[in-house]
Amino acid sequence: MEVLRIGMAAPPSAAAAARRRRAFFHHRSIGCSVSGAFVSGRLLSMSGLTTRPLTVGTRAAVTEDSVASSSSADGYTGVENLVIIGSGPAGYTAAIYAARANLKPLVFEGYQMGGVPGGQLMTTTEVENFPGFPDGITGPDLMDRMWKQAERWGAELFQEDVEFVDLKNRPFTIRSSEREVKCNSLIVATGATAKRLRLPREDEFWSRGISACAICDGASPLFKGQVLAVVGGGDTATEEAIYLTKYARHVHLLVRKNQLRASKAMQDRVLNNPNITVHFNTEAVDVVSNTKGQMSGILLRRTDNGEESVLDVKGLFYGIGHTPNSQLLLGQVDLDAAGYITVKEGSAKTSMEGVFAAGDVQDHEWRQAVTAAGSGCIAALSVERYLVSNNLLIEFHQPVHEETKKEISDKDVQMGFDISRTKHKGQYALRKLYHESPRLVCVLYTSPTCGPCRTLKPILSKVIDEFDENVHFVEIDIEEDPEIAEAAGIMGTPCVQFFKNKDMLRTVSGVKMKKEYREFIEANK
Ligand SMILES: Cc1cc2nc3c(=O)[nH]c(=O)nc-3n(C[C@H](O)[C@H](O)[C@H](O)COP(=O)(O)OP(=O)(O)OC[C@H]3O[C@@H](n4cnc5c(N)ncnc54)[C@H](O)[C@@H]3O)c2cc1C
Repeated sequence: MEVLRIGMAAPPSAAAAARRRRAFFHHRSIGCSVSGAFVSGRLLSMSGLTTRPLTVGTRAAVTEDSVASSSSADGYTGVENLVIIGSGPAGYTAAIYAARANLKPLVFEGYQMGGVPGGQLMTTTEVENFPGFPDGITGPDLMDRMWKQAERWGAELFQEDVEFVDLKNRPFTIRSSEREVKCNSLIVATGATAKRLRLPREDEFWSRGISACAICDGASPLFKGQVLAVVGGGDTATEEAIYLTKYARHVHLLVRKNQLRASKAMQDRVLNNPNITVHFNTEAVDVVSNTKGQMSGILLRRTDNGEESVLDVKGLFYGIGHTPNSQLLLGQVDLDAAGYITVKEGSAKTSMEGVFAAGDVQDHEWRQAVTAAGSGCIAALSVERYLVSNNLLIEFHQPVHEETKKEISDKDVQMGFDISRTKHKGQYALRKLYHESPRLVCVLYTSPTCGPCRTLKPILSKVIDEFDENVHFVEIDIEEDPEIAEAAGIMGTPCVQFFKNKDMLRTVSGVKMKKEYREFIEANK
């Protein structure tokens, strides 16, 4: 258990502020990286396609703790029309189309296995080429909008990883970390995951110097003002290198080949940036550390002559491409040699009837948000045709519900601190709670451009609601409150710390399973 001291701020003066900065936390050793009723009751209206009378029935909402496969006495068969796995542009677009077609799709958004809910764009800043946004939009904002649109039209969404699928027996079985469902059709939109280098000391320095997400971790005190390196020669690596120049003193780009693979525009931006040095024919061999065990450099090897040298850097970012998230389907649908799902040309159809694929998991060539979204649309329309032609479709009509969501706003901060409230924001609240709260205090460190932070916030918020008066929650934006983040040793976001009676009990980096936070709070409340 680690003792941290958070000093209460006296009247704000420069000296007091400096004192306060020193006194927030003394030492630490933390690393972090990265419903309702549905009625079906009319004939299908798709012209030219087989129709059948539909059962009129209500179905209980699939709750987080229930299994969706139960039959109901009033007609619902317990078999979903459609399950969608994945919540990138492909999965959400498929969900929007299928929901609008009254299929009531059930979406497993994922959690950790193949990236965060919202997919790869949650790890980027500006998306400037998605149609409809002439001024650009951040990746997380774009994905938030897609998610809202899918939800608005009645898709049921679960932030859970699918762990098993049985496509050999019909209806198909889909099992996630928390439930099992049966379905008549499936869209796989699981995208792709960032590759790792597997350096000998990679695990030791993962989140303590090595990161796969510059956008998430670049602003952290560990990397700010430091010399950093990025590995890779494609668009991801060049984008990461350029992004890191916002925070780093200098960035080295390590490229195995003698040229960059990135688009011409990105090459120009990198090669003309005085804050980036490109090292061609160079590969990272391992991490080098100093006597304090901190990362101090990288052992490099020339790929042309084998010469080795050490480059002094405090951080290493991976930008080396992706692996398709198709492991679930191994042996059940056809994959190509690289693991991409093979689809019949110009369609979303896989080798298994009723199973469709969309987005990067089936596309090694274009890999763009808009192409992923387009293929999600094709997949959803194909599913509708498939269900109708096989006489399997049950239509759901859902009343539109407007949910009021409790958000922490800046107003909460300005309106003054109230210890009786459970949720707070900002360093003032953290200091007050640290000193005065008898409850367990859960601190979430976020940064504005961090996509995974947006994933974690509602998850943690729900868990906090379960314990309400036994816990306090504080959100700290590390860009707004850099000094407290530095004092707490926050190296990347999202990061969660738990305090009780001025003791720091635990640090949890990244996005973890809901039950991990729940169990810890239960044991320490
Ligand atoms: C840094 C970066 C910047 C980019 N910038 C742009 C850009 O500016 N413009 C552009 O057009 N494209 C951009 N791209 C590419 C774009 O992000 C991808 O092409 C697009 O996100 C692919 O969408 P997708 O839906 O196929 O998959 P992804 O976005 O990869 O989403 C896959 C989803 O599947 C989920 N998943 C995986 N496994 C499981 C499982 N077992 N159970 C449940 N869920 C699972 C994941 O959680 C995730 O939600 C960028 C990519 C990166 C990495």
